[in-house]
Parts: sequence; C-alpha cells; structure tokens
Amino acid sequence: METQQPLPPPPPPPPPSLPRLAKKPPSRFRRVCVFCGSSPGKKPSYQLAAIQLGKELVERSIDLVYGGGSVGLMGLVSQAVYDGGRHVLGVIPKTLMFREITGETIGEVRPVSGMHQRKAEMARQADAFIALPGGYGTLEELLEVITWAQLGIHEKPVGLLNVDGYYNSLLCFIDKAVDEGFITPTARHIIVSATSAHELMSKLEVCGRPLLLESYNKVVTFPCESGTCGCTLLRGKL
Ligand SMILES: C/C(=C\CNc1ncnc2c1ncn2[C@@H]1O[C@H](COP(=O)(O)O)[C@@H](O)[C@H]1O)CO
Repeated sequence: METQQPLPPPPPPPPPSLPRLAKKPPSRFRRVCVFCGSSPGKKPSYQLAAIQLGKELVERSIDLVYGGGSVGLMGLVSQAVYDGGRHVLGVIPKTLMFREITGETIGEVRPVSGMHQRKAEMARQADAFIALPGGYGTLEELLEVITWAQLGIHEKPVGLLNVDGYYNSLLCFIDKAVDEGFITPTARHIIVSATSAHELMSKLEVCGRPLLLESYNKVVTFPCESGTCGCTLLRGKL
C-alpha cells in the first residue's frame, strides 16, 4: 500500500506592501526666507520648531535663505534644510563674517556690505518670509517685510510661527494698534500666523492669491483664495 506524501508547505505570504508616503503637492515657493533668533531660546520647543520648519521646507522641496551662520535657531533651521538636501543661502554682512560671531555657515555664503544690503538681498531671493521666535534682530526683519507689504513694495506672504504662544503679546499689541487706528484691519491680515510649521506652510501655500479680478487699472485689495487664513494680498495694479 502506497504511503501518502505530506503536502509541501504553502509558499510564504508576500511581504506586506509598505505604506506609501504621502507626497506633498509641489509648492508655489522656490525659496523661503527665515528670520529667527541668533540664540536658541530657553524652551526646547523653540529649537524643535526650528528643526521642524527646516524639515517641512525639505518635504515641500523649498530652499532656504537666512541671515547665515550657525548660532541659535538660525543654525538649527539651516542644518535641517541642508541635511535634507535642499539649497541653503546665508546672506552675511562682511563685518559679521567671523566664526566667533556667527559660527560657520553651511551651504552657500553671500557676503554683503551691510545690514541693509543683507535684508534687501534676503527679500529679493525669497518668495515668502517666515519668522520663528527671536529677539530684536528677528523683530526688526519681520516688521520691515510687513511694512514693505503694506506699502506694496512686495506681495510675498509673511508667516509668523507662534511657537508656544511666544508671539501672543506681539499679536495683541498689533490688534491694539488696529483698535487705536494706527494699523488698518486689512494690513493686520498681512501676518499669517500658526502654531506649527506644517499648519503655517499650508496656510502660506494658499494665501494671497487673487480670487476675482474685479477692477481694472486701479489699486485693489485681493481677497485670499483660501478664505481660511484671514490673509489678503494687499494691493495690486490691474
Ligand atoms: C551678536 C550676536 C550674534 C550675532 N550673530 C548673528 N549672525 C547672523 N545673523 C544675525 C546675528 N545676529 C542677528 N542676526 C540677524 O538678525 C536675526 C537674529 O537676531 P536676534 O536678535 O537674535 O533675533 C537673524 O534673522 C539674522 O538675520 C549674539 O547675540
């Protein structure tokens, strides 16, 4: 009598397919300018936010322009962008180009003759601006690009990364200036703020795009396409 051969073991199941990484849609920005502290700040959340912003730019294939150097939050955001394989452009006044002052800059270094030239060059190179927590230097840079937007000198979005409520008091002050008649409600909306890098970039991607071109040959205010970030593209000539 024939003995039955045992059946061969079934083939192993195919390996589970890896979850597909959600690819971000292409950004409208080629390069973003980041203003931030030359100090790291006391809370780890500030440092984490700088790294997260750098990674968010990388995920969206956006390059960085900043004030150069490796000190404080400036060093963290630039390193994260550089490590992610994106281009980093540091614009440094020649007088600050000492390692003891700014640390070493990674990526491309563009020396300029002074602080004013630096801000102009950073603004020229960028398609949008973002401020992380910082001190006088950051505030000055942020307020200047807001003022330039108000005057119609540029139409590039301005984002404020309000990490852990760091900028709450500044936003309150600006609201007071609106209440007191020194800033128009429209100009208030130049600032697009969010508490995380992801949320801020998502808002900036859609803000300031004209919905309807209602006027011809006059200065108009464009409503924002998203309708959610509260931003308006202030002035444009049709
Ligand atoms: C004087 C100190 C550090 C100087 N190092 C800097 N290196 C590069 N860029 C700088 C530096 N200091 C200021 N900046 C610019 O202003 C922003 C940061 O200023 P903050 O006052 O620290 O907010 C930054 O975006 C740079 O463009 C020792 O403190």
